[in-house]
Amino acid sequence: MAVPLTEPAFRHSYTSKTGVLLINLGTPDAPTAKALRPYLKQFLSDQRVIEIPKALWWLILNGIILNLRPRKSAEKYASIWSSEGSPLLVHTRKQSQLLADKLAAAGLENLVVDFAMRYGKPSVDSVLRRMREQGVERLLVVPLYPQYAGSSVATALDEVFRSLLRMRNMPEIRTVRHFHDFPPYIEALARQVEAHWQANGRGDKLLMSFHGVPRFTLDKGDPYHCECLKTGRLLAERLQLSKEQYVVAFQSRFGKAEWLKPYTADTLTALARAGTQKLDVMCPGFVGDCLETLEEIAMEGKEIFLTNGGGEYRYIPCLNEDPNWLNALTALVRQHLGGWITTPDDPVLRQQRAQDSGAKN
Ligand SMILES: C=CC1=C(C)c2cc3[nH]c(cc4nc(cc5[nH]c(cc1n2)c(C)c5CCC(=O)O)C(CCC(=O)O)=C4C)c(C)c3C=C
Ligand SMILES: [Fe+2]
Ligand SMILES: [Fe+2]
Repeated sequence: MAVPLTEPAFRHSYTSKTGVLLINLGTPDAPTAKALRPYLKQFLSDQRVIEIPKALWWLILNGIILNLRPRKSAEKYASIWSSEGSPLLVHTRKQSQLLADKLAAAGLENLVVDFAMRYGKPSVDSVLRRMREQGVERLLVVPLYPQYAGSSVATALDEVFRSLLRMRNMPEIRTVRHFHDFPPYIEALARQVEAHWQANGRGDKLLMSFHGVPRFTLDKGDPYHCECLKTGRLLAERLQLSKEQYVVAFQSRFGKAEWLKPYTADTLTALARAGTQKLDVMCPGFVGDCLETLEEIAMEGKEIFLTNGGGEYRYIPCLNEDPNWLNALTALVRQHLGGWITTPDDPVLRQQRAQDSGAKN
């Protein structure tokens, strides 16, 4: 099928600009069933997320899920919504602004930094078009997920490519695939844990809870499980934790199929029953707090742990606007921009200027 080309609103500029586009998952517009319905419909109609035959899933989604889940999920969102809005949107917006400030402070010129959401608003297509209007000719896309999964990173990139598919005059493009073992990211996580220990004392154990995915995706070759385990191992090594002092588990199971194990809820129950007195809990796979960390882990997880006889439950917030994380994100972006963008004191430019002035003399 031919894809109709829509004319790009591209303003030619003699100083070509480079864009950095952060992409996160997205969130409903409001914590209401009415706002949850279109958000969940878009999210759960994504075949990278739900990999069962389309016709069967259409019946289940429209017949059951979209009738029941919006109300239940809206209640959960209402419990974490802030005066500024949904935490996921609030943190992503702030991260984007802080990254722009840091890149500008580092002297990188002609850069446009923006963010978009895979589901909901602002859409990837609308932000990409705006960036083209601003004269962006080269684009670096950074999905805000440290670990690669088909259902997170790949679908975010699909959405970028879908938008480019309809542009007559498309930008040059680079993508970040993952940063699960990027040393500055591991360092930022470690310092977040150390700051928590400094303020509250060390726990008996550190639980690292990652978002789950269906088990069959691992069997089919999705590297997500391995990348989560690697992040966990690198963080534990940096914190000098023995295998007995930390545990990796997977949360947010959706549907009846088997997901990655161990499940966070089962792990919390087992740790509580085993008499764990002080449990530290973090979610290294989310760079900003959101429904899955604030409601499912900080609230529901705590209840599971306490009702099964556990002692103190200490949730460690995500990286959010932490300066070490912003340094890591800036370093990640700079590494991927390599060669695309220069500062006035770039050695190659300096040499060029020297040659030019030599030629004039
Ligand atoms: C960290 C990466 C994520 C992966 C991988 C992921 C896979 C995945 N998710 C669902 C279903 C739902 N996830 C929901 C919320 C949600 N998921 C992530 C991240 C990943 N999901 C985030 C950051 C959030 C929070 C969004 C927010 O607004 O704060 C939801 C919506 C809420 C609900 O109704 O429970 C669903 C549904 C599947 C099926 C899946 C992999 C197959
Ligand atoms: Fe999810
Ligand atoms: Fe959840």
